[in-house]
Amino acid sequence: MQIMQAIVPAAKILLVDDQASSLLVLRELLQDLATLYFATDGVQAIELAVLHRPELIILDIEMPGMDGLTVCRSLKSNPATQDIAVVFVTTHIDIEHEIASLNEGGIDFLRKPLHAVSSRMRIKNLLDLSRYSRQVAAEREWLRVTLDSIGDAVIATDLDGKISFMNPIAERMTGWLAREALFRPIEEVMQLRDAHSLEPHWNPIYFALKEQRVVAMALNCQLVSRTGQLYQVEDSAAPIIDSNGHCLGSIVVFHDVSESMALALKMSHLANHDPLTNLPNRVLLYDRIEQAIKKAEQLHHKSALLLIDLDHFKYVNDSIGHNLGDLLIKQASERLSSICDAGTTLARLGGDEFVMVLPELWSIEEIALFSSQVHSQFQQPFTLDEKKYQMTVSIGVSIYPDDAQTIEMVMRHADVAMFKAKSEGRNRTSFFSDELEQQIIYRHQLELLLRDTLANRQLQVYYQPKLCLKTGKLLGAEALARMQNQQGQWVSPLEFIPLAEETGLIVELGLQVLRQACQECLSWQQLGYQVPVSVNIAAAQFADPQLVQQIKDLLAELQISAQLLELEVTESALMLDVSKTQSMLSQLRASGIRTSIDDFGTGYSSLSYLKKFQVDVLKIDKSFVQEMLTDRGDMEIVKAVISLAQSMNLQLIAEGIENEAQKDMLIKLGCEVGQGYLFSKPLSAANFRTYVCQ
Ligand SMILES: Nc1nc2c(ncn2[C@@H]2O[C@H](COP(=O)(O)O[C@H]3[C@@H](O)[C@H](n4cnc5c(=O)[nH]c(N)nc54)O[C@@H]3COP(=O)(O)O)[C@@H](O)[C@H]2O)c(=O)[nH]1
Repeated sequence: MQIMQAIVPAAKILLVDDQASSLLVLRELLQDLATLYFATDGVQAIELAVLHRPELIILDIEMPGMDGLTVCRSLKSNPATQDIAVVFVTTHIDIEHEIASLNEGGIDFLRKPLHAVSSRMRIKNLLDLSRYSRQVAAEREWLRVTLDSIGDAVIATDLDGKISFMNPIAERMTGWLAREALFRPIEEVMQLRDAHSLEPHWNPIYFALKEQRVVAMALNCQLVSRTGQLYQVEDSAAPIIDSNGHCLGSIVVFHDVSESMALALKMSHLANHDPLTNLPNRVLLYDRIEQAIKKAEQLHHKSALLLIDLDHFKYVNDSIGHNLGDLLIKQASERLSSICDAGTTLARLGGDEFVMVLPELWSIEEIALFSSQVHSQFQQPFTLDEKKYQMTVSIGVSIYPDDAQTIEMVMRHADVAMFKAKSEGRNRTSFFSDELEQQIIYRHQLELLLRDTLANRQLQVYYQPKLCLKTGKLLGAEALARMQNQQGQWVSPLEFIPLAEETGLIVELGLQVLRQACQECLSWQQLGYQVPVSVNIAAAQFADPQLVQQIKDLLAELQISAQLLELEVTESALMLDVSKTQSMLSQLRASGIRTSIDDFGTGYSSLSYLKKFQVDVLKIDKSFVQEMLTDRGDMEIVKAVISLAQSMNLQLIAEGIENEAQKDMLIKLGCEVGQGYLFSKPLSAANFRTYVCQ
């Protein structure tokens, strides 16, 4: 490295002599070497010395008033002038005089009469010497200021590692003043340790000195200051090699990276964690699964992945609002965390999906036990805004290496198993199998078909007649959605309706059925028949506050009487948010639209709720009707529903009547309206029009 030359100004010499002739001689000798100043007595000499700070003063000893020795003493006692080199001029030649003048701080002396050549040469040499030492001093100062100005801490040592220099930042970080630290071993002043193990660390200068090369400090190094303060530091040490290749010592440069490390840690935490629950996110989860797989591979055991999904969270979230929904997710995450030990990873994938990775498993029973602990965490209701919400979870389990060999497969197969748990009624745990994977592929294709069908308005609506059981008179029709695949084959509503509910497509599907059914009802009216149409309304549609207005708008647009529309709602849909449903039902009722409870008997069937909801019709579920002649229990349920409807003054419809015996029994028990294959299967719009006109 080339150090910039420090700039040294032109030399100045002060000539002091009471004899003008001596001053003239000196001027002749020296005027081309420096800028000259002249004084003829001691007082003036001191004043000019202070004013001009010459490099050299040529001072006559024998002067009237203040002699040269006194002037020199005075100059040496003043810090402003003490560094000025003084050369005495004297007529004396004895050694005592010489010693006395050198004692006062003079660096040389010239004898009068002055010998021109030797005096000039001596003064020139002294000037060069002074210029050189000023140059060295200026360079030292420049180096000191430069090292002090460096934003990093700098410590230099000798060959034994003893401190020879410290800049102010090194002083601040170590807690040692440079003058206290001087000559102390570096490890005493710069105490380093490993941030994780807290074990002392070798100072890198020793490696730099030993190996004669630049050495970087190990990562995770901490500096412990004299007062115990900790700094995360990054540094490097280098030997100091002179131009002859000799090592003079070493230098270590270091800086505090605590803040940037903390920031980096925070950034890495944010990148790897879910902000709502602070649980690992998908990125970190994949890393943990990878580790679990590796470990299982090495130790020949199994690892399990549990995909946990809150049941019906979407409905709850839509009806309570996203803030409370978030709170619910947080509470759920806390309950799940409470059963995880240090080895178990609990992550949130987003929405209402959590994943648990159990890295060390020896038997399937362990998973069963663990999953039942998960379910039991949801036995107690969640309290949100002082209301209680009962939640359940569905769990899909995939096991490495039994079910899957890669991270993606483990995840995908847990998803398949979770889907199975959902489709089997939720609130349960399912394990993966190949057959399940085929189901999931089919489900995916079905979802695409359903989306296309809705987007292209290709959904069809069939109508099943509702009749008076005694007279056979047509009293109404139930609208039922129908969908065909690309090959023109019918897809059962038992497949696509649950899928529509899970994906949220049921809202659009429901609206399309409602519009088609009302348009068809209008066409029957135009043919001269007033046939009420009933339409199934799914739970998700009830969660939409716009529903009532949308229905009213549709009736107004088509100019259909509200009495011609009936809405069929299942018990479970009514129960999702009781007070909201209650208010929607009363608004619908107030506008003349009739409502019925579909599949009655299969759900809560609570008398108090029936009173609250104020519906018009109860539909006895076909499962009871179909078995009532062979199953005493089903017969009792049918009887109970009929007497409940009668006592509450509700209309009754029995569904799924397939034979005369069932019809006769229903009439005998007091149920007068019904539908079923005995009378007619659901008919296309065109066929139903023909049916109406018969
Ligand atoms: N939210 C909506 N749900 C709908 C809509 N369209 C249908 N669905 C629901 O899908 C489930 C299956 O419906 P589907 O296959 O249409 O079956 C209906 C009838 O075909 C069937 N039925 C009628 N009579 C008989 C019979 O004598 N025997 C027999 N085995 N089945 C019969 O019952 C279904 C009608 O059920 P329900 O609605 O409970 O009255 C079904 O749950 C539909 O509700 C839609 O547009 N929206």
